[in-house]
Amino acid sequence: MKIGMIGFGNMAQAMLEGFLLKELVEPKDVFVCAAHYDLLCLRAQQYGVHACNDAQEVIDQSELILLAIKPYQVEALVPSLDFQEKLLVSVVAGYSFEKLSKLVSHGNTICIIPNTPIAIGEGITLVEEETNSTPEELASFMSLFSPVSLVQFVDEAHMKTALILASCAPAFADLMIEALGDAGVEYGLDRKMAYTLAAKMLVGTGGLYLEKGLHPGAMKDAVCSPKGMTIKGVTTLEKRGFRASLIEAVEAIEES
Ligand SMILES: NC(=O)C1=CN([C@@H]2O[C@H](COP(=O)(O)OP(=O)(O)OC[C@H]3O[C@@H](n4cnc5c(N)ncnc54)[C@H](OP(=O)(O)O)[C@@H]3O)[C@@H](O)[C@H]2O)C=CC1
Ligand SMILES: O=C(O)[C@@H]1CCC=N1
Repeated sequence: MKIGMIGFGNMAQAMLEGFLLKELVEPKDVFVCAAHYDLLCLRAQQYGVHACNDAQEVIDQSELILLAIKPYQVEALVPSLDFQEKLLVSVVAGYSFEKLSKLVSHGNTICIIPNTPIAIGEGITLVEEETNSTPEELASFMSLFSPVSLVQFVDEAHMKTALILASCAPAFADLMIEALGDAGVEYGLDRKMAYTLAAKMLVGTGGLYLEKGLHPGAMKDAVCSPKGMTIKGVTTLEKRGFRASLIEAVEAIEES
Protein backbone atom coordinates (compact mmCIF):
# COMPACT_ATOMS: atom_id res chain seq x y z
CA MET A 1 0.00 0.00 0.00
CA LYS A 2 1.27 3.49 -0.90
CA ILE A 3 0.98 5.78 2.10
CA GLY A 4 1.33 9.53 2.38
CA MET A 5 2.21 11.67 5.37
CA ILE A 6 1.19 15.33 5.48
CA GLY A 7 3.53 16.59 8.20
CA PHE A 8 6.69 14.66 8.97
CA GLY A 9 7.45 15.55 12.58
CA ASN A 10 7.67 13.48 15.76
CA MET A 11 4.38 11.58 15.43
CA ALA A 12 4.67 10.89 11.69
CA GLN A 13 8.21 9.58 12.09
CA ALA A 14 7.20 7.40 15.06
CA MET A 15 4.43 5.81 12.93
CA LEU A 16 6.76 5.35 9.97
CA GLU A 17 9.40 3.67 12.14
CA GLY A 18 6.79 1.21 13.41
CA PHE A 19 5.49 0.44 9.90
CA LEU A 20 9.05 -0.10 8.61
CA LEU A 21 10.02 -2.21 11.64
CA LYS A 22 7.07 -4.56 11.05
CA GLU A 23 7.63 -4.46 7.25
CA LEU A 24 4.11 -3.15 6.64
CA VAL A 25 5.32 -0.68 4.03
CA GLU A 26 8.42 -0.29 1.90
CA PRO A 27 10.22 3.08 1.93
CA LYS A 28 9.69 3.43 -1.84
CA ASP A 29 5.90 3.43 -1.21
CA VAL A 30 5.96 6.29 1.32
CA PHE A 31 5.45 9.96 0.31
CA VAL A 32 5.94 12.77 2.82
CA CYS A 33 5.76 16.56 3.01
CA ALA A 34 6.46 19.21 5.65
CA ALA A 35 6.69 22.96 5.99
CA HIS A 36 10.46 23.20 5.51
CA TYR A 37 11.50 21.37 2.35
CA ASP A 38 15.29 21.30 2.90
CA LEU A 39 14.95 19.75 6.35
CA LEU A 40 12.30 17.36 5.01
CA CYS A 41 14.70 16.12 2.30
CA LEU A 42 17.32 15.28 4.93
CA ARG A 43 14.79 13.41 7.10
CA ALA A 44 13.25 11.62 4.11
CA GLN A 45 16.70 10.52 2.97
CA GLN A 46 17.35 8.94 6.39
CA TYR A 47 14.31 6.69 5.95
CA GLY A 48 14.61 6.26 2.16
CA VAL A 49 11.11 7.70 1.57
CA HIS A 50 10.03 10.26 -1.06
CA ALA A 51 10.04 13.97 -0.14
CA CYS A 52 7.16 15.81 -1.87
CA ASN A 53 6.85 19.54 -2.50
CA ASP A 54 3.43 19.89 -0.90
CA ALA A 55 0.42 18.10 0.56
CA GLN A 56 -1.44 17.79 -2.75
CA GLU A 57 1.53 15.95 -4.27
CA VAL A 58 1.46 13.55 -1.29
CA ILE A 59 -2.23 12.82 -1.97
CA ASP A 60 -1.61 12.39 -5.72
CA GLN A 61 1.02 9.70 -5.01
CA SER A 62 -0.67 7.80 -2.16
CA GLU A 63 -3.60 5.46 -1.44
CA LEU A 64 -3.94 6.17 2.29
CA ILE A 65 -3.01 9.59 3.68
CA LEU A 66 -1.98 10.37 7.26
CA LEU A 67 -2.53 13.90 8.50
CA ALA A 68 0.13 14.72 11.12
CA ILE A 69 0.33 18.50 11.33
CA LYS A 70 -0.33 20.66 14.40
CA PRO A 71 -3.98 21.43 15.22
CA TYR A 72 -3.60 25.16 14.48
CA GLN A 73 -2.35 24.34 10.94
CA VAL A 74 -5.42 22.33 9.93
CA GLU A 75 -7.86 25.10 8.96
CA ALA A 76 -5.33 26.80 6.65
CA LEU A 77 -4.37 23.61 4.80
CA VAL A 78 -7.02 20.90 4.71
CA PRO A 79 -9.87 22.79 2.94
CA SER A 80 -7.52 23.58 0.03
CA LEU A 81 -6.82 19.90 -0.70
CA ASP A 82 -8.60 17.43 -3.01
CA PHE A 83 -8.46 13.97 -1.41
CA GLN A 84 -9.53 12.21 -4.65
CA GLU A 85 -11.77 9.66 -2.86
CA LYS A 86 -8.76 8.39 -0.88
CA LEU A 87 -8.82 7.64 2.85
CA LEU A 88 -7.58 10.35 5.22
CA VAL A 89 -6.40 9.16 8.64
CA SER A 90 -5.92 12.12 10.98
CA VAL A 91 -3.80 12.01 14.13
CA VAL A 92 -4.53 15.64 14.99
CA ALA A 93 -5.53 16.01 18.64
CA GLY A 94 -8.64 18.09 19.18
CA TYR A 95 -10.13 17.43 15.73
CA SER A 96 -13.08 15.07 16.04
CA PHE A 97 -14.58 13.36 12.99
CA GLU A 98 -17.47 15.83 13.07
CA LYS A 99 -15.12 18.82 13.03
CA LEU A 100 -12.54 17.52 10.55
CA SER A 101 -14.78 15.81 8.00
CA LYS A 102 -16.46 19.15 7.24
CA LEU A 103 -13.08 20.39 5.94
CA VAL A 104 -12.27 17.32 3.82
CA SER A 105 -13.16 17.36 0.11
CA HIS A 106 -13.72 14.11 -1.78
CA GLY A 107 -12.45 11.57 0.72
CA ASN A 108 -13.45 9.61 3.79
CA THR A 109 -11.94 10.26 7.21
CA ILE A 110 -10.86 8.27 10.26
CA CYS A 111 -9.75 10.22 13.35
CA ILE A 112 -7.16 8.49 15.50
CA ILE A 113 -4.69 9.29 18.27
CA PRO A 114 -1.59 7.09 18.34
CA ASN A 115 1.28 7.37 20.84
CA THR A 116 5.03 7.49 20.35
CA PRO A 117 5.77 3.85 21.43
CA ILE A 118 4.23 2.90 18.07
CA ALA A 119 7.80 3.43 16.79
CA ILE A 120 8.80 0.10 18.35
CA GLY A 121 5.51 -1.67 17.62
CA GLU A 122 4.28 -1.20 21.21
CA GLY A 123 1.86 1.69 20.67
CA ILE A 124 -1.73 2.43 21.47
CA THR A 125 -4.00 3.76 18.72
CA LEU A 126 -7.29 5.32 19.83
CA VAL A 127 -9.84 5.35 17.02
CA GLU A 128 -12.90 7.57 17.15
CA GLU A 129 -15.94 5.37 16.55
CA GLU A 130 -17.60 7.88 14.27
CA THR A 131 -16.28 7.62 10.70
CA ASN A 132 -17.57 7.59 7.13
CA SER A 133 -14.92 5.08 5.99
CA THR A 134 -16.02 1.96 4.13
CA PRO A 135 -15.40 -1.55 5.56
CA GLU A 136 -12.59 -1.94 2.99
CA GLU A 137 -10.97 1.32 4.08
CA LEU A 138 -11.27 0.33 7.74
CA ALA A 139 -9.64 -3.02 6.93
CA SER A 140 -6.72 -1.23 5.21
CA PHE A 141 -6.36 1.02 8.24
CA MET A 142 -6.39 -1.96 10.63
CA SER A 143 -3.79 -3.84 8.55
CA LEU A 144 -1.42 -0.94 9.12
CA PHE A 145 -2.10 -0.07 12.76
CA SER A 146 -2.95 -3.34 14.50
CA PRO A 147 0.53 -4.89 14.03
CA VAL A 148 2.16 -1.86 15.69
CA SER A 149 -0.36 -0.93 18.38
CA LEU A 150 -3.26 -1.89 20.57
CA VAL A 151 -6.19 -0.47 18.56
CA GLN A 152 -8.92 0.82 20.85
CA PHE A 153 -12.20 2.25 19.53
CA VAL A 154 -13.50 5.16 21.66
CA ASP A 155 -16.61 7.34 21.43
CA GLU A 156 -16.05 11.03 20.77
CA ALA A 157 -17.07 12.05 24.29
CA HIS A 158 -14.20 10.03 25.81
CA MET A 159 -11.47 10.64 23.20
CA LYS A 160 -9.79 13.46 25.13
CA THR A 161 -9.55 11.56 28.41
CA ALA A 162 -8.32 8.42 26.65
CA LEU A 163 -5.69 10.38 24.75
CA ILE A 164 -4.36 11.94 27.95
CA LEU A 165 -3.77 8.48 29.42
CA ALA A 166 -2.43 6.88 26.23
CA SER A 167 -0.67 9.69 24.39
CA CYS A 168 0.22 12.45 26.86
CA ALA A 169 1.17 10.21 29.78
CA PRO A 170 4.26 8.82 28.00
CA ALA A 171 5.77 12.20 28.90
CA PHE A 172 4.82 11.59 32.57
CA ALA A 173 6.52 8.18 32.39
CA ASP A 174 9.59 9.83 30.86
CA LEU A 175 9.73 12.23 33.82
CA MET A 176 9.66 9.22 36.14
CA ILE A 177 12.49 7.50 34.28
CA GLU A 178 14.54 10.70 34.36
CA ALA A 179 13.90 11.35 38.06
CA LEU A 180 14.66 7.78 39.14
CA GLY A 181 17.76 7.97 36.96
CA ASP A 182 18.91 11.16 38.72
CA ALA A 183 18.38 9.55 42.11
CA GLY A 184 20.36 6.50 41.02
CA VAL A 185 23.20 8.73 39.81
CA GLU A 186 23.14 10.60 43.13
CA TYR A 187 24.03 7.33 44.82
CA GLY A 188 26.70 6.37 42.29
CA LEU A 189 24.94 4.39 39.57
CA ASP A 190 26.10 4.88 36.01
CA ARG A 191 23.47 7.13 34.32
CA LYS A 192 22.80 4.84 31.39
CA MET A 193 22.35 1.88 33.70
CA ALA A 194 20.06 3.91 35.98
CA TYR A 195 17.79 4.90 33.04
CA THR A 196 17.75 1.32 31.75
CA LEU A 197 16.72 -0.06 35.16
CA ALA A 198 13.93 2.53 35.51
CA ALA A 199 12.65 2.01 31.95
CA LYS A 200 12.67 -1.79 32.15
CA MET A 201 10.92 -1.60 35.53
CA LEU A 202 8.09 0.43 33.92
CA VAL A 203 7.78 -1.95 30.98
CA GLY A 204 7.75 -5.00 33.25
CA THR A 205 5.28 -3.54 35.73
CA GLY A 206 2.89 -2.59 32.92
CA GLY A 207 3.33 -6.05 31.40
CA LEU A 208 2.57 -7.72 34.73
CA TYR A 209 -0.74 -5.85 34.93
CA LEU A 210 -1.66 -6.69 31.32
CA GLU A 211 -0.71 -10.36 31.77
CA LYS A 212 -2.27 -11.03 35.17
CA GLY A 213 -4.94 -8.34 35.47
CA LEU A 214 -4.24 -7.84 39.17
CA HIS A 215 -5.46 -4.67 40.88
CA PRO A 216 -2.61 -2.09 40.83
CA GLY A 217 -2.96 -1.74 44.62
CA ALA A 218 -2.47 -5.49 45.05
CA MET A 219 0.62 -5.36 42.83
CA LYS A 220 1.99 -2.51 44.99
CA ASP A 221 1.20 -4.42 48.20
CA ALA A 222 3.12 -7.44 46.90
CA VAL A 223 6.29 -5.31 46.69
CA CYS A 224 5.95 -3.78 50.16
CA SER A 225 7.31 -6.12 52.84
CA PRO A 226 6.24 -5.31 56.45
CA LYS A 227 8.79 -2.89 57.92
CA GLY A 228 10.68 -3.30 54.66
CA MET A 229 12.33 -0.86 52.29
CA THR A 230 9.64 -0.17 49.71
CA ILE A 231 6.93 0.97 52.12
CA LYS A 232 9.23 3.82 53.25
CA GLY A 233 9.30 5.09 49.67
CA VAL A 234 5.56 4.53 49.14
CA THR A 235 4.57 6.46 52.28
CA THR A 236 6.95 9.28 51.34
CA LEU A 237 5.32 9.50 47.88
CA GLU A 238 1.86 9.52 49.49
CA LYS A 239 2.89 12.38 51.82
CA ARG A 240 4.23 14.29 48.78
CA GLY A 241 0.99 13.78 46.85
CA PHE A 242 2.37 11.56 44.08
CA ARG A 243 -1.00 10.12 43.10
CA ALA A 244 -2.79 13.45 43.57
CA SER A 245 -0.19 15.09 41.31
CA LEU A 246 -0.89 12.60 38.52
CA ILE A 247 -4.64 13.06 38.89
CA GLU A 248 -4.23 16.85 38.82
CA ALA A 249 -2.03 16.59 35.72
CA VAL A 250 -4.80 14.71 33.90
CA GLU A 251 -7.38 17.24 35.14
CA ALA A 252 -5.21 20.18 33.95
CA ILE A 253 -5.15 18.80 30.40
CA GLU A 254 -8.80 17.74 30.50
CA GLU A 255 -9.85 21.26 31.47
CA SER A 256 -7.53 23.03 28.99
N1 LIG B 1 3.72 13.89 19.53
C1 LIG B 1 2.84 13.03 20.02
O1 LIG B 1 3.14 12.24 20.93
C2 LIG B 1 1.44 13.00 19.47
C3 LIG B 1 1.00 13.92 18.53
N2 LIG B 1 -0.27 13.85 18.02
C4 LIG B 1 -0.70 14.81 17.02
O2 LIG B 1 0.19 14.73 15.91
C5 LIG B 1 0.23 15.98 15.25
C6 LIG B 1 1.67 16.32 14.95
O3 LIG B 1 2.35 16.43 16.17
P1 LIG B 1 3.94 16.28 16.25
O4 LIG B 1 4.41 15.29 15.25
O5 LIG B 1 4.27 16.09 17.67
O6 LIG B 1 4.37 17.77 15.77
P2 LIG B 1 5.68 18.22 14.98
O7 LIG B 1 5.80 19.68 15.19
O8 LIG B 1 6.84 17.36 15.35
O9 LIG B 1 5.31 17.95 13.44
C7 LIG B 1 4.43 18.75 12.69
C8 LIG B 1 4.79 18.59 11.24
O10 LIG B 1 3.88 19.34 10.43
C9 LIG B 1 4.63 19.95 9.40
N3 LIG B 1 3.85 21.02 8.77
C10 LIG B 1 3.56 22.25 9.23
N4 LIG B 1 2.83 22.94 8.33
C11 LIG B 1 2.66 22.12 7.27
C12 LIG B 1 2.02 22.25 6.00
N5 LIG B 1 1.37 23.37 5.67
N6 LIG B 1 2.07 21.20 5.15
C13 LIG B 1 2.70 20.07 5.48
N7 LIG B 1 3.34 19.88 6.65
C14 LIG B 1 3.32 20.90 7.53
C15 LIG B 1 5.90 20.37 10.09
O11 LIG B 1 6.91 20.69 9.16
P3 LIG B 1 8.37 21.24 9.64
O12 LIG B 1 9.01 20.12 10.40
O13 LIG B 1 9.09 21.51 8.36
O14 LIG B 1 8.10 22.46 10.46
C16 LIG B 1 6.19 19.10 10.89
O15 LIG B 1 6.83 18.14 10.08
C17 LIG B 1 -0.46 17.00 16.15
O16 LIG B 1 -1.70 17.36 15.60
C18 LIG B 1 -0.66 16.26 17.47
O17 LIG B 1 -1.87 16.64 18.10
C19 LIG B 1 -1.13 12.86 18.38
C20 LIG B 1 -0.75 11.91 19.30
C21 LIG B 1 0.54 11.93 19.96
O1 LIG C 1 0.88 17.37 23.42
C1 LIG C 1 0.13 17.25 22.45
O2 LIG C 1 -0.66 18.15 22.15
C2 LIG C 1 0.14 16.00 21.62
C3 LIG C 1 -1.19 15.31 21.61
C4 LIG C 1 -1.01 14.07 22.45
C5 LIG C 1 0.40 14.02 22.71
N1 LIG C 1 1.04 15.03 22.21
